[in-house]
Amino acid sequence: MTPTTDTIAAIATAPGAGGVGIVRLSGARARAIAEAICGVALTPRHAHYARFAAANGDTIDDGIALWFRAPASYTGEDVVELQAHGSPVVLAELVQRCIELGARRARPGEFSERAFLNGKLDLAQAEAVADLIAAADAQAARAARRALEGEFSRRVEAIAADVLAIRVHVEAAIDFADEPIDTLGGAQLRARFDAAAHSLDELLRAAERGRRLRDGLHAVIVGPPNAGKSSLLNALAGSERAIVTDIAGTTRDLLHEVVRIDGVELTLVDTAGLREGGDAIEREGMRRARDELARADLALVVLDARDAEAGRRAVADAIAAVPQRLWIHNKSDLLPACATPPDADHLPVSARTGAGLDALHARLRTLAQGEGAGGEGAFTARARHVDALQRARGELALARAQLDADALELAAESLRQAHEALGEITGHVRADDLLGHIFSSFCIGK
Ligand SMILES: Nc1nc2c(ncn2[C@@H]2O[C@H](COP(=O)(O)OP(=O)(O)OP(=O)(O)O)[C@@H](O)[C@H]2O)c(=O)[nH]1
Ligand SMILES: [K+]
Ligand SMILES: [Mg+2]
Repeated sequence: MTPTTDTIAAIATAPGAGGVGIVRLSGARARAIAEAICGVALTPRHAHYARFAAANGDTIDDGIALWFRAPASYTGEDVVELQAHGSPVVLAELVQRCIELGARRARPGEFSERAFLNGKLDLAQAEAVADLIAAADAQAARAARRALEGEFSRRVEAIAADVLAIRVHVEAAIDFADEPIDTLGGAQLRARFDAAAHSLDELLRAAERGRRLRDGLHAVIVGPPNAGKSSLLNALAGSERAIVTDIAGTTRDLLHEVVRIDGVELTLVDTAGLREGGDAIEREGMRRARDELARADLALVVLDARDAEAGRRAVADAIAAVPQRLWIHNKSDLLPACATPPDADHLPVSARTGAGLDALHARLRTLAQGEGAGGEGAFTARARHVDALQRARGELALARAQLDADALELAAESLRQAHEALGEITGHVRADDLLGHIFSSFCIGK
């Protein structure tokens, strides 16, 4: 790890005017730069009232200077906060003065990146900082706090430790290759495998819920032409977002609409009706619909209740790979009585009269929050975490099969891969382009 010696500066408070604005400095020269601006010697963790001076001695502002001595700071380096009046002009001048005195402008997320590089936060925690800042409601904020406090990381590390222990056991067995594995504690080893796989499954479910808390649920509305997909989008969005006509093939482009259900974000996507044929524009629309389904957490399949079976056949291929689906039997107002028995995954609805929409809302709420989740103990997670956990789970299953086939060296290698995948989450194993990617999405000053 290369030590970061240059000193960075940025406005740490939100853009715009406010009561107080903070310029933050971090690095070896942070204290010297701040002392030059304030004209006083700083004591760690002491609030100094000071006059912030420009190069020509003019006063930029007056305010408070706070020095956090390394390593007891957010970044682990010397950090100084200059608290001034929350004027964008004043704060820009203060940063400029820091630059003149040898600091450079911080990149987005660079303070948190340094906190990570100096071991103050692991990667999942650093990501939770950004999630906390961006949290749209109290539930998401609580979940981000839990990730920030290390709840997620601790569970990842506990499993990584188990996987490592299993690997050590397997590696040891390789050295006694003449002995069958069962004489080398094979039964115990299998029990450990199963326990690790079980923990990993549980964590994967929790992480998937955490990802939804952060990213929301991506629900794609799909179905044959004229089933009422656009009408349903409008009904759920509560406004006439999409064009509705009785002409089959009305919708061509994708239409995204974000709705919130009890704090969970749901992105609804209206798509072109799926059918054979159609003109070039409609075919392009159908291609986009299929692409969008590849990213979907949930397919909201809209069928004309009067001919649900034909609709089902029309979409079967397209939705095959979507993890969850909900069948909406629309136009229930045109049926004499409800022909489809309402169960959790088949809902009679009328986008026109609004019948059945309450039940649909309730079902969407459950799905968006993660089935059987119970908000307790939830933490935010990201798609990259879920991906890494899935890879670890895959390698672990592979290793288990290799063990059963007495292919110990292969099993050891799969276990190594599983361990590495887990390490990517907390950043113990990392690629530098991943770091750049993660921290560049932060705001400046954090
Ligand atoms: N009676 C009745 N008509 C409906 C209902 N929902 C939609 N319709 C009508 O069905 C026709 C098609 O509705 P759209 O919402 O455009 O259907 P779509 O699935 O988006 O159609 P495409 O975009 O062409 O694939 C329109 O005339 C709607 O008014 C409903 O619940 N009951
Ligand atoms: K239509
Ligand atoms: Mg439509």
